[in-house]
Amino acid sequence: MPHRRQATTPGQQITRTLGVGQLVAAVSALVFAGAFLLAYEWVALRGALADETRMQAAIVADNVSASLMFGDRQAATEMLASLRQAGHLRTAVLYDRDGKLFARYVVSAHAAGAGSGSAVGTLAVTQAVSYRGQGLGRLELVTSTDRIVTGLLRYAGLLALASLGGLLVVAAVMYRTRARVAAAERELHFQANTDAVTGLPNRRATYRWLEEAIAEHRDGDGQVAVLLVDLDNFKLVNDTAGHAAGDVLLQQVAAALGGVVRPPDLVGRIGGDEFAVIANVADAAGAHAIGERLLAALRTPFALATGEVFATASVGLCLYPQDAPGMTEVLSSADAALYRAKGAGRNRLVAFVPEMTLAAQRRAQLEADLRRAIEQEVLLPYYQPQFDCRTGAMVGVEALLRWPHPERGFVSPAEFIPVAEDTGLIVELGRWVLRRACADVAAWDRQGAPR
Ligand SMILES: Nc1nc2c(ncn2[C@@H]2O[C@H](COP(=O)(O)OP(=O)(O)OP(=O)(O)O)[C@@H](O)[C@H]2O)c(=O)[nH]1
Repeated sequence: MPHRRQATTPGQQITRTLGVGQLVAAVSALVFAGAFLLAYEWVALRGALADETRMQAAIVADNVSASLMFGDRQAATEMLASLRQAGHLRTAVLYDRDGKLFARYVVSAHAAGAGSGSAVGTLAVTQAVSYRGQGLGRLELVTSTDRIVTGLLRYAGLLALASLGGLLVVAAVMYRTRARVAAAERELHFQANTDAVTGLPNRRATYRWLEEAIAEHRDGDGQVAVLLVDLDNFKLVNDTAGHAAGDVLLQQVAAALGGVVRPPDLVGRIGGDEFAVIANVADAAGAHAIGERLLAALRTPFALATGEVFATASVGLCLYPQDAPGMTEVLSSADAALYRAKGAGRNRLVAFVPEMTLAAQRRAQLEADLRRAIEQEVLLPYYQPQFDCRTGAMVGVEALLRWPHPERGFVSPAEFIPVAEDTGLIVELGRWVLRRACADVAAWDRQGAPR
């Protein structure tokens, strides 16, 4: 399906934007959940380490109270050294009641400088040392949180890996889903814009193309030529060779017309046996040349299963902006020219001239009035008796339809019957006349009229 500007359909663009949005939302949700989990773990593990260190400090404080009381630094240092079993301990420092350093045990040089209070990477716990309620000093334990940090980093790494894996799976599923949705959309777009019989752009796509061509020519040079091509007596092909053969003919006509124009000019099927050609031309002469080429392309016979057929066409031409100021006008004017081509005997090209507008308006008015007249039953049957020449007896009557128009007086059947035929109103009209004639005959019968 040709299209002037968009490479993708609006639906495809929305799907793509939605896909990117969903992926960003999923990544954000994962990052947020991961950060929350890590923060929660950090607080919980650090709290557990603080509790454990406080317990160890309480035990050691009990054990070193005697050493502190008797000034035995050696024993106190050994007691503190027993804390080496606690893998996370950095330093243990014992102060006497005056706050002077009494004994100290350092596990690693790295943590030796850590003082009281907690910093990132360490955690400090202070425990009073007393004997029977009498304060002897205080014990300060500094433990490392490195192990927690290492654990959390490993946890974060695993979390990131799992999230990445999950995201890849989600992205793959989304990609496949999007590809399927995009394919379905393309198919829908194709079906919505393509004529199923000929594969040409349908009426909707053709009109959109025309709209865009007009928009592009609004301020530019040149003209947009609209040529409405309507096959002549196509109904006959359907009626004689069958509907399927009619379809084949439509396909062959579509190919023949397509051979006349080149992109960006377009051929579309806008109705049963009606095609539209939209072409960029320099002037009216260029448009006429295309019209003549279209007629010439249909001059060769088309091969159907039932034999060869000729398919002439009538062509109505209108130019934008030369003949009409907008899309609606250019279409109705081309239609008026086509109508004139049909009326003038078919198999010809007729270009729009302004007088046709008036005629088309008159015809449209006549059609509207005729519809109303049928609805309101204002048409009158006139009965013309028929006599047997030999006997002079009346043998029947001929029903003739007359239309007394409220403003125009009697409208000639020569004027309104073709309109009724073209619009299909003739069927309704025929039924009404038959009903009315039967009713009148029955009434005459009841009144004793001769048979
Ligand atoms: N085979 C086929 N026939 C179609 C299709 N669509 C519409 N038609 C027929 O096309 C015919 C169009 O008839 P008209 O254009 O009114 O009449 P026409 O016989 O071409 O007469 P003029 O246009 O006045 O020359 C009708 O009989 C429709 O039933 C289609 O897709 N396939």
